Amino acid sequence: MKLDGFELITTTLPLVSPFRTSFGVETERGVLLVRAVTDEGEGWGECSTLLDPLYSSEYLAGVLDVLRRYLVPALADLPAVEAHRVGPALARFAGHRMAKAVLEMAVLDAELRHRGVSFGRELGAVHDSVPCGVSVGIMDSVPQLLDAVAEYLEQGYARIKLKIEPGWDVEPVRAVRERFGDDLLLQVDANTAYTLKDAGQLARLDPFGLLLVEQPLPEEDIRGHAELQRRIATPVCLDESIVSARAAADAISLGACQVVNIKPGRVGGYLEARRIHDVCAAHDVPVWCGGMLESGIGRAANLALAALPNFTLPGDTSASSRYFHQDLTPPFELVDGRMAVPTGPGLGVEPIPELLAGARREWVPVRG
Ligand SMILES: CSCC[C@@H](NC(=O)CCC(=O)O)C(=O)O
Ligand SMILES: [Mg+2]
Repeated sequence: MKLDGFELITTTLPLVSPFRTSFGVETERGVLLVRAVTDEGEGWGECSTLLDPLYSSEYLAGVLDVLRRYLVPALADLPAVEAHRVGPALARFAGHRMAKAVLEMAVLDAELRHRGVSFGRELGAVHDSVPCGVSVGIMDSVPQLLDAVAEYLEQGYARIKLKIEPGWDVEPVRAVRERFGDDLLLQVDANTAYTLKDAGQLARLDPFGLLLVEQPLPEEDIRGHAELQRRIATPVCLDESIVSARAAADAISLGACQVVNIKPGRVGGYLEARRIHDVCAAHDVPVWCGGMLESGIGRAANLALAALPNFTLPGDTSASSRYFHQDLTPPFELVDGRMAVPTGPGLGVEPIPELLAGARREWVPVRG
């Protein structure tokens, strides 16, 4: 099989409701799908990056630039269309993990479709379905939050994650706990909004039996997270900080986290995501699969990853309807709080062609 090039497909999906985090409000998802074209078939990838460099330093226009000028041409001499060769071929370029991840994902899908092997089978899935959690944004009021949580619980979600920031933390958590009881699986995500000076405020979350507090401090403050963990009872989970298996090993050995949120795009791809899973398992650190408002393409791959044995906490892979009026693939739907892991070759799903009719398409050959 020979790699001819990649089609970069960008489109926009409006969100069913604004999604507010400590770093901004998302009202639409700028989607970048990448179609790997080989002489014997194709494969699909979805890039995690947001439109703007707010969650991480990557952003959509920058990814398009680095793909067309550096990363795609660097695959010209790939000896075979095999995903494990993509990372090493791109290693000489610093950073740009989400851009690298989408190429590896598309090549992996092409390779697996050709071999007739599913993502789940290739990655080492041990479950046919996974429990689904849901991420709930910062709201205008506590009553509005409680209504949203009630609706998600009615839909069957197995776990609630609340976005928090200074000024919106203890009060919403207390209200949710009081309204829905102590058995609700509940966690929070600060997206780096606090500093170590806020340790006292974060310790006020301890009485509410949270599963974890996700990324309370800035991405690079590993020592700060270790000190914070010494001052609060709630387990610290890292997201933005964990950019590789090495970063996971360092954070765990420094006591900076007791749980890890794995996002394949953030770490450079599904193969590194599996390595992080393995490192965490070796340290008895549970992991769960995070989300980046993916379309069904990314959801399919994340469900496969979330079925690996050390993904013991519900992740953020929710139903398509959580974010989109219409997904780019047939919708992913919750059944009794769970979703099935796709079983077809590769991702097991493809975009619905007519839904990409208005998309911007750019062909980037591997050989100029
Ligand atoms: C636009 S916010 C994206 C990053 C955020 N993701 C979520 O909260 C889950 C989003 C999803 O359900 O896909 C996180 O920091 O974990
Ligand atoms: Mg997070």
